[in-house]
Amino acid sequence: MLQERTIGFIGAGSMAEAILAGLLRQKEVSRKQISIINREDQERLKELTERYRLDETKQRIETVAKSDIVILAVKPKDVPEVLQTWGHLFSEDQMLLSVAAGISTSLLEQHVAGKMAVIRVMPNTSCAVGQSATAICPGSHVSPEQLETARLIFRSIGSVIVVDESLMDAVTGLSGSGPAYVYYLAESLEAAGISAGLSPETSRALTVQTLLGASQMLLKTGKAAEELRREVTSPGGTTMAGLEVLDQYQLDEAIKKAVLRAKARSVEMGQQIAITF
Ligand SMILES: NC(=O)C1=CN([C@@H]2O[C@H](COP(=O)(O)OP(=O)(O)OC[C@H]3O[C@@H](n4cnc5c(N)ncnc54)[C@H](O)[C@@H]3O)[C@@H](O)[C@H]2O)C=CC1
Ligand SMILES: O=C(O)[C@@H]1CCC=N1
Repeated sequence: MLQERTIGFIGAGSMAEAILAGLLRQKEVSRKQISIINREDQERLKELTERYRLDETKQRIETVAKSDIVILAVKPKDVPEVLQTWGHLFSEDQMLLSVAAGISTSLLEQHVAGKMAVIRVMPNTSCAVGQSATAICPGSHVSPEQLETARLIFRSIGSVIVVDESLMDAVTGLSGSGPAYVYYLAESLEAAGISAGLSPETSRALTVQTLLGASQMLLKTGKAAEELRREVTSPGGTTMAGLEVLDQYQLDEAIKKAVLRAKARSVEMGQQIAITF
């Protein structure tokens, strides 16, 4: 289905690149279907053009805005300017997929043509390696076929769930921001390994494989995280000693607060943008 569609990216930042890289890597679309623009940073656009061998002649807003599928990948604060400047170029036979955190479909719908289909998407940067955990929610004018197209795009770069829009801020706090929490953990583990006497290379290699192995165990065994944790923890052993320290520092509470704060920030960002729109 995607083979026939053109895809235009507005914004050439890290999220656009992650999606683009994933789509091309999965061979879901070919380079000639893609167009992309960026604002002032033309060096960045040049870099992506060269890296993904994109067609330079298509890097015009007129081409991007007329794509069958427009992916809005600018920072939330830049969404009003984009839609106020270019929204009039869209038409009802296109779809707008917005990855902007916090921005509701109803707000987007107010600034695009007629009953254009708008879908809010929350992927994460792991889409660059085909492993995004993406949630999507349809706006008011999305047909089942259009939702399926959006699902297909993001399915090619990881897993996709369709959720009610009321859950999108929670998704943003958990899986949108989530890779950063895991990298934070990885940084901490690597540094800890070095403190324990390992070389940086050895510490990194063991950290990466430990995270990968644990994720695969969660995925492939289907067991609850708690059960898997118990299997590692021998009574009176090393793991128990380590976990007792994490409990002393209330790591579980810190993680819960982080996710809830990120969720609240998504709500705040949406409210701030709604005021300026
Ligand atoms: N980075 C992440 O992990 C995730 C980001 N998001 C969302 O993706 C969106 C983009 O985030 P990033 O890629 O991290 O930001 P970024 O700052 O790396 O990229 C945004 C790009 O948009 C360009 N831009 C700004 N205004 C523009 C305009 N008027 N016309 C054309 N281009 C314009 C900027 O020059 C910049 O290159 C944000 O709304 C964010 O909430 C969603 C999920 C995960
Ligand atoms: O930090 C942010 O605002 C974006 C949204 C989710 C991940 N990164």
